[in-house]
Amino acid sequence: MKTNSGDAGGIQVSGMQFSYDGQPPLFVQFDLEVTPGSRCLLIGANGSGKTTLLKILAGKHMVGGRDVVRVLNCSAFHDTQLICGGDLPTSVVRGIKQLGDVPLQGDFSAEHMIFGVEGVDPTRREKLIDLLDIDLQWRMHKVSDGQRRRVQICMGLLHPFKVLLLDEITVDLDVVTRMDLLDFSRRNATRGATIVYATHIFDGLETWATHAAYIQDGELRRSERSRSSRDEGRQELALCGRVVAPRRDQAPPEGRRRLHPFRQLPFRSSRHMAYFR
Ligand SMILES: Nc1ncnc2c1ncn2[C@@H]1O[C@H](COP(=O)(O)OP(=O)(O)OP(=O)(O)O)[C@@H](O)[C@H]1O
Repeated sequence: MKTNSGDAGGIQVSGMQFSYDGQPPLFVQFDLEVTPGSRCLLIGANGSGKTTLLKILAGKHMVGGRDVVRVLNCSAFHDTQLICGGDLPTSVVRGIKQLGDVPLQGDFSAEHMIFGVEGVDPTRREKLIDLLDIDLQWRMHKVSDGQRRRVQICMGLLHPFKVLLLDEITVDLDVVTRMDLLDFSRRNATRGATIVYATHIFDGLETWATHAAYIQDGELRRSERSRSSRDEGRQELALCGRVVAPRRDQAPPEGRRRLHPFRQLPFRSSRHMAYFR
């Protein structure tokens, strides 16, 4: 998943180290390159670090120097125009687990939320409202989690993006809406836009994704380009699983957290492989 030298944009992470306060290192010398125009699946077991990586890419955590985490040729944390400026549109649509949904639960309508976003193309807005089947009269403190999620996703996609970070956005959506949404993200991406999507649900993603990156215990274990056809895409994801699974038994690198004794037993089932059955 290398970026050609001179490419403007994409995502580059090199030699990243990160740990939460008082915790063992989550990432040690982590490298990742996502080429501009890619749609990259971020795959990994619970707790492998997907959400944390997306937060870092979104500039939520300061990591190392200016060159460690680069998004659209800017430092993800230091260059505030990535999030605040209109010239480098980065959109982050996060799942229910981090967002907490508190900002969307007041007594105001979906219309108030959606039409409160300025500088939006009305056609794009209409398309999203229609696609997500949003009733503009919904009161945000009375709707279901899935309905609240729809409004949240709509707001995240109102503006065109060059980088879109998706974290399990589809958990509350029905399958048809999920596919429509992924199709929207592909069709309405500006030229060269990069999408990173962390998910555990692979159905329908074989042809959507152009790349897959597998994280295990805070390390990038496999990064693959997908083929264009559906069957080849499946094989690619399966290959990704086969390659990373045997590494489960390898000793962790120096400085990494110690495995719990149970995790070293030979008969322990592999949650990682379960994704590819
Ligand atoms: N705010 C925090 N403080 C301390 N540790 C954290 C914090 N957030 C996450 N962690 C830990 O970091 C590790 C990675 O968490 P993360 O949420 O990035 O994993 P994930 O791959 O997104 O998991 P899941 O698939 O369950 O969403 C976990 O062990 C988690 O307990």
